[in-house]
Amino acid sequence: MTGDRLAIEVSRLTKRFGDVTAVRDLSFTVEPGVVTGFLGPNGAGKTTTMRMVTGLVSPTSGTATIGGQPYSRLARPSRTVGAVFDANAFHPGHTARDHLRVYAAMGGCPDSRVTELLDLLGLAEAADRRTRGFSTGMRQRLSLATALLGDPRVLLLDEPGNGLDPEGMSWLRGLLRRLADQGRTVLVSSHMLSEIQQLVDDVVVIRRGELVAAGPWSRLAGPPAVLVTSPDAEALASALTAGPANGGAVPFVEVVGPDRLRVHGLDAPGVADLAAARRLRVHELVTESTSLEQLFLHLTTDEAATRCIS
Ligand SMILES: Nc1ncnc2c1ncn2[C@@H]1O[C@H](COP(=O)(O)OP(=O)(O)OP(=O)(O)O)[C@@H](O)[C@H]1O
Repeated sequence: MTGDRLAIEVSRLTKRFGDVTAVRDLSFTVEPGVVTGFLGPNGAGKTTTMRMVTGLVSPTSGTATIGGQPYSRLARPSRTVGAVFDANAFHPGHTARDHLRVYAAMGGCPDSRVTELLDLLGLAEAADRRTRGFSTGMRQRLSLATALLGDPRVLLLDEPGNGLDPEGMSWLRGLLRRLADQGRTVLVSSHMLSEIQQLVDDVVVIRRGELVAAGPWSRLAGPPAVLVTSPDAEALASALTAGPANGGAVPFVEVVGPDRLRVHGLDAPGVADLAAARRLRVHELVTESTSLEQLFLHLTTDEAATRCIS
């Protein structure tokens, strides 16, 4: 770890644009030293929240602080926070190096930092090409380089994976991991769920401006579930939820079809043993780990598509 460790604290944050409440009474913490994913469907309020954290939008009520201070009171904001909201904010006639030099001069960074970042972001070969010819991936890299100029302890990145190919995503994962390992606070918004799953340690999930879930991804995802196919599904569901066979907690059972159950809280051998003890037939047992996509759909859909028994 190097330098300060600065958490982002969002507390009871609300933003209304006329009749639209973009963010409603939202509270969460983003810890340093980990990569946090900020997830939500389109229009959920992610960008508005990140803009409030960086002082670009003023809240209707509530607070957002970085290391205990609102953005407007930070002594050296560009050295503390780096943010990317638009990966197209370049003058098309400028080269990547020109672009970074302009921002370096504004932030009081030496030219050597520009060269360092062009190398770090894999842009050394494209450094003297005009940005009008840049691919989406190159634009993402140049935006990230701009955000990193002041060597900030806190990074807020709005959809940094947009337009990156698998190799670009793998590179982004490595970069964000290194930045977090240096004790930086890294908040990354996305709707690219399958990709962000590989990227993040913690998640904050919002829907319609409100918090749905927050915490370490491993805790939210929970232990694997077991998908059971059985012609005796109904009897098996009753047996599973009648009481713990082994003195443990009562499993939670979802009925996902006439002959299919998803069992949470009991592993595959436990389900098989119980079925055998009750002479119930089991045709298939599949252990499935919860993907972030399933969790996200579950958390952001009004009504679960399945009937639940507990
Ligand atoms: N300046 C504005 N004026 C009016 N409404 C706005 C403004 N900015 C955002 N909104 C509205 O606030 C809501 C939240 O928008 P926001 O861009 O924060 O969501 P988001 O989660 O970032 O969405 P996306 O994933 O589509 O980028 C939307 O209904 C949007 O139309």
